[in-house]
Amino acid sequence: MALRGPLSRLLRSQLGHTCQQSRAQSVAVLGAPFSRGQKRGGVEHGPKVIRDAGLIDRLSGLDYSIHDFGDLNFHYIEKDEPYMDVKFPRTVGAANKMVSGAVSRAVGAGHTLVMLGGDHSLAIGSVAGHAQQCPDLCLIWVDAHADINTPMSSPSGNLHGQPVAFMLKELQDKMPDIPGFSWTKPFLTSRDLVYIGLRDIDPGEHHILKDLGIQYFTMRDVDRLGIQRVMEVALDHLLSRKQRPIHLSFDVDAFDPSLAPATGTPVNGGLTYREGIYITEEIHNTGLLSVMDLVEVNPTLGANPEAVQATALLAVDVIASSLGQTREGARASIDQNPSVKDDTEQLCL
Ligand SMILES: NC(=[NH2+])NCCC[C@H](N)C(=O)O
Repeated sequence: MALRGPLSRLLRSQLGHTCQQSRAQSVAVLGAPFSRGQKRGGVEHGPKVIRDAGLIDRLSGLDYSIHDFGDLNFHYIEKDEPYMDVKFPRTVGAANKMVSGAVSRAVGAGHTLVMLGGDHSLAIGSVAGHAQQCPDLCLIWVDAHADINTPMSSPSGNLHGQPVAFMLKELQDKMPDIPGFSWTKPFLTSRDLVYIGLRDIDPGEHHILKDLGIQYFTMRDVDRLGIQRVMEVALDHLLSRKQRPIHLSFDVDAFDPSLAPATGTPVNGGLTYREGIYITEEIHNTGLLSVMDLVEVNPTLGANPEAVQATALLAVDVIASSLGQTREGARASIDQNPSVKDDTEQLCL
């Protein structure tokens, strides 16, 4: 069983992992306003609505020094013809190259990094940049979708459904040379990755997941096992052999659409609020979170301003709890409050 919580943090500080050492005190926030990994406009406004929902204030309350790096400035390449069926390959490739450089520099400078998307194609650059600094990282992908289509298996041609295929060494011979992506080579093995929350897997993706023996937890698995057991198995799978940096790539569509309606590819039957937050609390408790992405908040797709605000606030909650915000204090005082305990006992009778 992997070590977690204060003990793992103590061990880690004693072992002095270079990728993590000075990380705990400093959090950097990087906006990536980008939408060409899919066809719906609006997801490029994700960083703004997440900031407007109070992200920086919330993180400042958590005892870090916060460095807001602002937003990257992406260029949309003209006449970016599809390659095979892949849409906007050069634009997505160039944006991810820029993300990769920025993430690598931030991690190299000792920050824990939060990347605000933008669509999920941006994880190609985010995880690649992280891997440049921390080649032994592991990846936790929380999402309704596996995003592991190759250009051949993709039903849509959208690159936000394909980022993981760019990362995996085992898929290298299935990936054509897509224009815009010559800067990156696969850097992860299928053992370094766990999915949580899946419920919309394309046939080609299912084949890849099974073929490579990737550890994944669908929503049905969450139903059967409970989120506590899912996290135990997931973290054990990634960390039992060695403690190493975690990259969390969190797509807001992992949540049920009733909680996160403002997103481009919602799928019914998603995570509850507590299930999603429990995932992030457990990741925080490892002491190993190094980079996280929060992607696919699209303010133009909410039915009304309240729906957009709810989705953005949820994104803030996910980020804050990944970085240690907790309601434990409130719970501890309930546990210690004898009158509450008495009530509970009476209710049991
Ligand atoms: N990051 C996302 N929202 N991905 C949705 C992907 C949908 C579909 N599987 C596709 O490949 O097009």
